[in-house]
Amino acid sequence: MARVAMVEAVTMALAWELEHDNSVVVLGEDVGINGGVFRATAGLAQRFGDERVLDTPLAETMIAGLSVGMATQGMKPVAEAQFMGFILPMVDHMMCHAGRMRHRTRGRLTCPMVLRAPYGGGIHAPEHHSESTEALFAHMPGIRVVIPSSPSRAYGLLLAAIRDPDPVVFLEPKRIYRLNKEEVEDNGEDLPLDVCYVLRDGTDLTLVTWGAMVKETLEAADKLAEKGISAEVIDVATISPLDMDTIIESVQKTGRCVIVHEAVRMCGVGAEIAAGLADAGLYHLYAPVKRVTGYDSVMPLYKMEMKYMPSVQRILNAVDEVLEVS
Ligand SMILES: Cc1ncc(C[n+]2csc(CCOP(=O)(O)OP(=O)(O)O)c2C)c(N)n1
Repeated sequence: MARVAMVEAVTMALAWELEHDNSVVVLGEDVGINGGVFRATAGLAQRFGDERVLDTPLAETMIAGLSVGMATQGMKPVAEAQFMGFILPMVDHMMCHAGRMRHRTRGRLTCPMVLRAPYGGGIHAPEHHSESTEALFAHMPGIRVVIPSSPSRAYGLLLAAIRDPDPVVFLEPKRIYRLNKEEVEDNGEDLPLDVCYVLRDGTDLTLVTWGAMVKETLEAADKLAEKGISAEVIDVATISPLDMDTIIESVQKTGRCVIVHEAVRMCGVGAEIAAGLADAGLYHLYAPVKRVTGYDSVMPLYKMEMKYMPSVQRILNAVDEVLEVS
């Protein structure tokens, strides 16, 4: 078993699947010889050759279109967008073709492609390199949106995403690409999609989050534990389709909920979770659901970046508000 960082776990999963499934190809800008902008594909072209690991021109629309074409014809492309800010030209192919291929052809064709992109802030990159626009893809029927929060989950969820017969947008929180290492067994075992992961059991309130924000949320839970407050922590992991059952079950127990995400608040996935709780969990709530999110502004340049991102203190402030109500 190797101790690896999250970005290395991504490479391990890609290598495993390239090795064991001949229909898998990796493609994107500089993913070949160069090994990718964050080195997530390092060594793959050298090991599997340039017919399995393809360097493309700088043309995101083409990368997505090519992937849809390959996926409908029996291959399993894993495409990379260098940063999520450059994913927008791919949206047309994802929404108008990838997401509806199964429906359009009455199940005759599926679109087993994965679109990977590093996303989120906190690495002092310019604005459109730092955004969290996962809600855009969550709004598109027929597409899974998966976000890992640790090396082991990146390995298992990426394997599951590649094996899934439908398109998956796999968003990698780049702030935690190399934050810490974890033992990950390179055994090809995938993890279930479409389920939330309960990271910590608790009884006083539920903290719901995903991606890089799992770090701040667990730190907030530690601080609460020091004061004798027991927080259940849920990592959503698959943003769409959303496993509301796990979240509702937790809130039925705790009666209080704070949702933490890095994306802007307006129409964020937090709003969908809060609406789901209002719909099916309202009678179990002792206090209004609070959201701790990025602000409804363009992602600021790096000087102000950490003011935009939800901090442990902002999470604790929201927790105080939901605990105040008796
Ligand atoms: C639409 C878009 N996709 C990806 C990037 C990320 N990116 C920045 S520089 C670069 C390489 C550009 O290579 P080239 O056109 O050969 O110019 P060079 O800087 O090597 O002279 C890439 C892919 C970008 N800026 N815009």
